[in-house]
Amino acid sequence: MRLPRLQIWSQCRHIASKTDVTKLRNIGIIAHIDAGKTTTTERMLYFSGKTKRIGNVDEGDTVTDFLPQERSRGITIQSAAITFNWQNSFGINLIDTPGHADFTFEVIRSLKVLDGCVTILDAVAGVEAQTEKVWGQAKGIPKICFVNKMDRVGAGFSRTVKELIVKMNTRVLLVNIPVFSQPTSSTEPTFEGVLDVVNKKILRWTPTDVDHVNIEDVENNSPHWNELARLRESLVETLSEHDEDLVEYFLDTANGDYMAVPPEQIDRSIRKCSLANFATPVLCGASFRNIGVQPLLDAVVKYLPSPIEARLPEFNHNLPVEVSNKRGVVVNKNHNLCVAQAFKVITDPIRGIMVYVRVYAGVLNSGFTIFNSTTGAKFKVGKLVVMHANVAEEVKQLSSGEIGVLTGSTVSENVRTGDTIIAHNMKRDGLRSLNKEKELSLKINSIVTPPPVFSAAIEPRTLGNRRAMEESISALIREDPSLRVSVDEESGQTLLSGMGELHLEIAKDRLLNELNADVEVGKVVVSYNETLNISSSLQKRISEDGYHFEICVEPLEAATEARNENEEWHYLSNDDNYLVIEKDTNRLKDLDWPYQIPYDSIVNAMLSSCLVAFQRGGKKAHFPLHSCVVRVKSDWSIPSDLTSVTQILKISKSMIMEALDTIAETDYSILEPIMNVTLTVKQQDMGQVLQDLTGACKANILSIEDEHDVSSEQNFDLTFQTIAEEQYLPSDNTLDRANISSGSSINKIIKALAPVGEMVSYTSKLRSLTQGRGSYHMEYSGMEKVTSDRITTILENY
Ligand SMILES: Nc1nc2c(ncn2[C@@H]2O[C@H](COP(=O)(O)OP(=O)(O)OP(=O)(O)O)[C@@H](O)[C@H]2O)c(=O)[nH]1
Repeated sequence: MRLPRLQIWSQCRHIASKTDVTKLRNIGIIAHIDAGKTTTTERMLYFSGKTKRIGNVDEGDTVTDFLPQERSRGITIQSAAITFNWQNSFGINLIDTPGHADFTFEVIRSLKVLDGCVTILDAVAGVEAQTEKVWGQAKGIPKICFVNKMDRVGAGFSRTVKELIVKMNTRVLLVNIPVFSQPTSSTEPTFEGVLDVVNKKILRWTPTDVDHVNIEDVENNSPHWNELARLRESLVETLSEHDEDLVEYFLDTANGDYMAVPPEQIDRSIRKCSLANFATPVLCGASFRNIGVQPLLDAVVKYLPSPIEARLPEFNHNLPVEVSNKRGVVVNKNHNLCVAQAFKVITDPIRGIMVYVRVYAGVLNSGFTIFNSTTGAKFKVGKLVVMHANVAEEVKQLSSGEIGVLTGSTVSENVRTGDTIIAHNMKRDGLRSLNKEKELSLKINSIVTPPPVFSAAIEPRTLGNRRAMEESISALIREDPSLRVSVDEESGQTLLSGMGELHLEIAKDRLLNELNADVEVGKVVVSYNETLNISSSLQKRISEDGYHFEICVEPLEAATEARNENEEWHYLSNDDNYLVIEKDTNRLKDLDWPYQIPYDSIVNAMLSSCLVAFQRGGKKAHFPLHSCVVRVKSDWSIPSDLTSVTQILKISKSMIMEALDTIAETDYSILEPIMNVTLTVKQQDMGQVLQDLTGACKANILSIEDEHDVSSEQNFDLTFQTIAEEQYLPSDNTLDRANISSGSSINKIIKALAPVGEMVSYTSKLRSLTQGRGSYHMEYSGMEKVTSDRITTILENY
């Protein structure tokens, strides 16, 4: 049977489900690097009719990896959002996320606005380190798993599913399992399709015609009947643990016959279990061979939530939230209130700054005045577009649940990643009709950026180029807030910091080749920090205007231990610094605040002072301060005629600096980033690798395990070990072949903690230690004080 591709590109207009939010799916594709996310996305676009030809990662011509750096390196660097239709009635907004740990921030910000995820697993590698990480980050979001690369020798569907259960602590619902061709005396079995457990069918794809799928019913005389019966029994039993309706149907209508439960009933039940995060539907395929992608798309619309079934973001106010099929999400019972969040900013060479937003409630209209409740900026929005990777389609409005893009000159200075946007649904300039205290100050909790671990100095080639350099760096940071820039006050040197070597390498590439900045970029060095061992002495001040307050600076540890409910903690930056305000019990309630300067503005001024003072750095080597707290006490007797926030900023900044100066150099410590490293190496290379890790890399080895051995899984939950043992799984025949042909060359997984400074250029080191057979993955674990014997070496090399 030739499966129809649903529409062709030119007909494929913006979301099919304009009026029906229940037919909308906002999903992300997440996984470890190289699992096949982009390859799968490319097939989804083709089979949905969105594209006319299939692009390939290895040829650098996929739709979603459109940056030159992505195409040349064959990896995803930034999340790409694309909109397409499925089954003629469902609209899918899909975000293909990067797998490399250096781009974790891209994944985090995408997950903020997604309602469901497709997790791609490599059937040979199993559940890999970054998959575990992103799975954790996607906690609470319903997920489907796709066991990809079933065509590869060594693929193990059941082994991978078992790992999934134990490592992710989830029950599984096997929607389909792999089907192989019958081996002959001269041919090995090859992966050719799937056994659809729900619909009791076998689907076989035709290698020579990607659109052609052979579909046959599994009858009770079929060789697959017994297998299907066991799988159905297992599926219905798992579903029954959560779904009372299914139990009732199974006993009363199906008369206890697992094969008699109709597919619609099972689908409904899988959806229920998936939305409740009770279990994960699992499918398989080989995207590269175009196998299994259409059933995966069916599963996306059948088993993942619509925006009104998805979890809602956390708001700063506790307002009533209602959902309806017609209006989507309604906040504060106000049908005219639109609430959206910006989650990504890009600079397009033709369209300029583009801000991706997810509309949670109401309708966002082009040309309307909107309010950024995070920054207080009010501005008129330009055109709204929906993106099809790098192709834009203009739309008049974006409704509750939709993802789209704000364009126009006003957005560049007024919206950043993470900001909340408020608008009136109906009136072009209707902000004044919204409630000031509750609606206009409504904020969705922002996206926290992880700390940078590497930096590189950037210098303009000529002095006259400094301004252009600064503009290029701001453009880069606007797009990627996980990059940071700082200027050393003494030397005037500009430092660009990022999440890893690759992250900075890509930033440098973009700076030089995309933004044409005429700059020189220095070598990549570790982003060290400093912290305090003791608290500063107390600074007391009464300003010229009579504003009185006290300040001291403390190590975070001490402040956390002494924390009490009369303190207001404000998170300052990804360096784990805080501003703590001791609340005067007599302080007037916000609503009765009698002063001209609002309380929030005072706090913001103080936050800015803290940032500047902490960035100036410690006394050991001027590294920025980390894990520090500025504690403020005030009687809030502000002169009623005081209107200047700048005055407050100036005083608080000088007081924090003075407080820091009271601490002796010996009471500052240097902190270094420590990385969680996971290595996959062959048994024969393990000795050399371990020697290097514990010697040159100063690593602390946490565990050594056989790959795919889940029995020693560190965080294992006994319940899920038992579930994994009891789960019916078919035998892995390609795995058997792989074991026979490759003997006993089992991979070992080494987990270790290592200072990032010792892991610089580790990719090439590991390549030479293992003759290219090893791989590793590393992510930020935390900051640690540097031991005194290493301080001299660090300072010498810096
Ligand atoms: N044999 C086989 N190879 C595949 C399959 N799917 C993907 N690949 C290959 O795996 C490699 C990685 O594929 P990608 O689609 O770039 O993987 P990714 O997860 O998007 O990678 P990042 O975004 O960089 O993390 C490419 O060489 C693909 O051709 C498959 O089903 N079978």
